[in-house]
Amino acid sequence: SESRKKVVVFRKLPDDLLERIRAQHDVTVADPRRPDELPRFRAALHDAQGLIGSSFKLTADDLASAPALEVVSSISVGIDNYDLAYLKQRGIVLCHTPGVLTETTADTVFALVIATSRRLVELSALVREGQWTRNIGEELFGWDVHGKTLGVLGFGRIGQAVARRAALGFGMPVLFHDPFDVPVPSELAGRASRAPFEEVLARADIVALTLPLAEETRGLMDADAFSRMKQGAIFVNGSRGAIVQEAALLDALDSGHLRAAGLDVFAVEPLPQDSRLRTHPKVTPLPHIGSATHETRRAMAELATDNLLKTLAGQPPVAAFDLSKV
Ligand SMILES: O=C(O)C(=O)[C@@H](O)[C@H](O)[C@H](O)CO
Repeated sequence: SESRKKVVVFRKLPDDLLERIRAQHDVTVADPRRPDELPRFRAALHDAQGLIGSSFKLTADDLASAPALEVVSSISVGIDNYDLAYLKQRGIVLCHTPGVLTETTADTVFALVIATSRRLVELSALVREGQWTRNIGEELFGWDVHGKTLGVLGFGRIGQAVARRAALGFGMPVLFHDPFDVPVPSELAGRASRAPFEEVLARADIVALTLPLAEETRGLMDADAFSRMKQGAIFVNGSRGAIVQEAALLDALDSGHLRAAGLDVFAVEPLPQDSRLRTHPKVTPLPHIGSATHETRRAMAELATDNLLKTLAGQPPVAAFDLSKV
């Protein structure tokens, strides 16, 4: 019937959600990250009205080759893979999955704070490799997390959830910086205080990055920013790699100015084999698992499917990204 539209699924969806879409629309499943599927993806764009997926940079050229496109439904909260200005100009709706991944991603960020400070990955590897032959000496001691001052850069949903874990669970004073005038949630009153970017860097023992990637934040963590951090501070990135100038981070680790870094995201993902961040003894790397739990990826796929089907039916989606600010 004429209400059946053309949909391209460019990231694996649970079968039952794929069936839900297939029940209403004509579906092409093609993952453009796979060289053998890229041509089929590109061909399907030509008459696509809806796209649903993630982890692929959709350029203006890609979108221009989809003249009938009405909606892009991203299975992510981050929208840095999409050309916002072009989407806005074409009047294409961009949907994403905020909220459903907040607590899981905050767990990941805080897990990195603890794993990096207590050197969990390194010391667990030591046991695995049969190197635990005597009591651990102070050269392998970690550093306390409880009571330390946490600096949170980006006080949105995920930043606030990290601050809650720190302040309410670990007795950590929290300093935060956010470009927007975000109110302090009542449960963090007196425990989390706003401060200028430079002051958060200068006063925090541990700095956690939970800012979205945008033109204003790309490369924000440069040599100057790292030099402003406390001697022996720890840096954790749970948002996007491109916010960090990785060469400057490596210099700050090599010089000993920074004690350690916990990284779930990188400028290039998957992390290239020859990246020094992969093997650096002071780095705890993770493969972008911020939201990677069964429960949360299911919730993200469900929300993205709802967003797609509602928009294609001419109804307001649950979570559209506000392009009016672009
Ligand atoms: O939601 C985001 O912005 C994320 O970074 C993760 O939750 C996604 O899994 C990732 O984007 C998928 O590529």
